[in-house]
Amino acid sequence: MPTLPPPLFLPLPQLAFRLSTPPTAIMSGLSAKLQPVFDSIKARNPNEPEFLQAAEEILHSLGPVVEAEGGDKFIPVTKALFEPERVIQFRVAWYDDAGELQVNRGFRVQMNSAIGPYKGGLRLHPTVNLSILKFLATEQVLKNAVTTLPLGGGKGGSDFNPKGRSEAEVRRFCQSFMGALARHIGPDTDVPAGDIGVSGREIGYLFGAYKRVTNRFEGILTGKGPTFGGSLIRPESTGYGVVMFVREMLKVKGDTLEGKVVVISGSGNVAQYATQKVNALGGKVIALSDSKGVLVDEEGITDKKLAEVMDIKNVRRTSLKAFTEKFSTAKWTDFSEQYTDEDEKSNPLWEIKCDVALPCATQNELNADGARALVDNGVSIVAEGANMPSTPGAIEVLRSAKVAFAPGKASNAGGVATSGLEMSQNSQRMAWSAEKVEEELDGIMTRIHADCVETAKAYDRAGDYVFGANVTGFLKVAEAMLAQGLA
Ligand SMILES: NC(=O)C1=CN([C@@H]2O[C@H](COP(=O)(O)OP(=O)(O)OC[C@H]3O[C@@H](n4cnc5c(N)ncnc54)[C@H](O)[C@@H]3O)[C@@H](O)[C@H]2O)C=CC1
Ligand SMILES: O=C(O)CCC(=O)C(=O)O
Repeated sequence: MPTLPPPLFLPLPQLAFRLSTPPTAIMSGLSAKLQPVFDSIKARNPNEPEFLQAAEEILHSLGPVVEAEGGDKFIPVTKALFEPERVIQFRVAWYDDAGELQVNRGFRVQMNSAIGPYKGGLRLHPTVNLSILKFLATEQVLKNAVTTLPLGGGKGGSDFNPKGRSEAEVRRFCQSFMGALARHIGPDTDVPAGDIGVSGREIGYLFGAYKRVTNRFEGILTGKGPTFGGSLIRPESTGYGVVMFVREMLKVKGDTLEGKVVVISGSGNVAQYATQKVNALGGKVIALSDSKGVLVDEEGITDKKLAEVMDIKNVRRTSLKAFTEKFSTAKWTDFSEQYTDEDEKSNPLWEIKCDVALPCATQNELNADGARALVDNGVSIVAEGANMPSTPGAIEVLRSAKVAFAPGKASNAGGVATSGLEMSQNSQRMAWSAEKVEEELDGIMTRIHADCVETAKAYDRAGDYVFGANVTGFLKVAEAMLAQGLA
């Protein structure tokens, strides 16, 4: 068995002690004690819809916590939790291949350091703005807490679009970005990593730039190459972790992944390694997607076919449509829109009949209609590989239909957990074997699942993984914030 950190912050008897008053229903409105908190968050952040969506979902779960005996002490915590400790915004100026100056906007949201240094990825995508980064940073705070590792939460990135940019342009952008960010991070202060648009290539350029600026070789980024301090299994860990979490969800139902049909959105880092792990556990992935369309292969995306997906996405960096040139078993359908909203249409991907659906692309990609299509086709598990890919409407549909639903802050926590393991290896100046890291990751995902289940049960919310993850993460962060005096 893997060696794991000591059990979670709150033994269950303490959770049960708080249950002297009955819990309120979460989706029927916020607790009266938390409504003013949310009103004030809304008033201060009027143009940040994604951030407000994440905050409201978390506050919904906290009703029973603040209403239980002694729960009033958590109200000030909820007031502080949604205000970042620090937001850094900076100019990223760089020269393109034509010698033209390009100017992007860079950000780092240092959200919460109550339980450890800020930790969370960097996203490079034209849609990046403060609303998106604050929602991601907020999710990260609770996610990092449920891993049981000592990691605070943060997120950053830029509105730079890497698509269509040359290798040299990406490198110059990364050097300029880190030139501005370097003074704000450090191995015990803030340790960024990858997210959408940031893979091992960008992390390498960022690491090189940090060294040049500071003259220090230290663990200020995770997801590094294995020759300069990166942990084995970090690239695989988010996707593997999602599937390990699904394995635990199926165990609760007395079932396994053997023979299950799986649909996965996206075809980037998380989607690729989720596919690999589904294959390893005997399931069959029949669909993937990207921002251009949907790829369906009813015969399954085997490891051999996955190698082609990886080549298309990680080496050739083009649309998944190219897959059909090599495999005639596959069909491609172009998208006409982006499907990242609670709009009327749903992404056609969710109309494909499956047992397990894993949204692994981006926020709000699964809406209520999409969830209804999944339910009508008999889906039994939906687990988020992406951050907040399901809209509130989708979650409500899945909850009403009693579909087991895992929120990203639990099911995709394997990535940041393995980043935590990379930090440990860097501090020890050691490199662990792939087997050891994967064993630790497996143990952590199993523990996160068990903690979510136990917390939900303790509050009479058995089977509600959203509640379990939010409350587990919140209580750990809240106890630390209170102990440190809040202000
Ligand atoms: N990389 C990591 O370790 C972790 C990533 N995540 C989350 O997982 C999600 C995916 O991240 P990565 O795989 O790392 O990024 P990536 O950049 O490797 O891949 C992103 C994928 O999403 C697709 N995509 C983007 N926008 C889309 C849209 N509008 N419609 C359909 N597809 C779209 C892209 O085509 C690509 O296949 C993000 O939500 C990220 O925040 C969560 C935990 C850890
Ligand atoms: O590994 C990390 O630090 C970042 C992972 C991340 O960005 C996420 O969990 O969303």
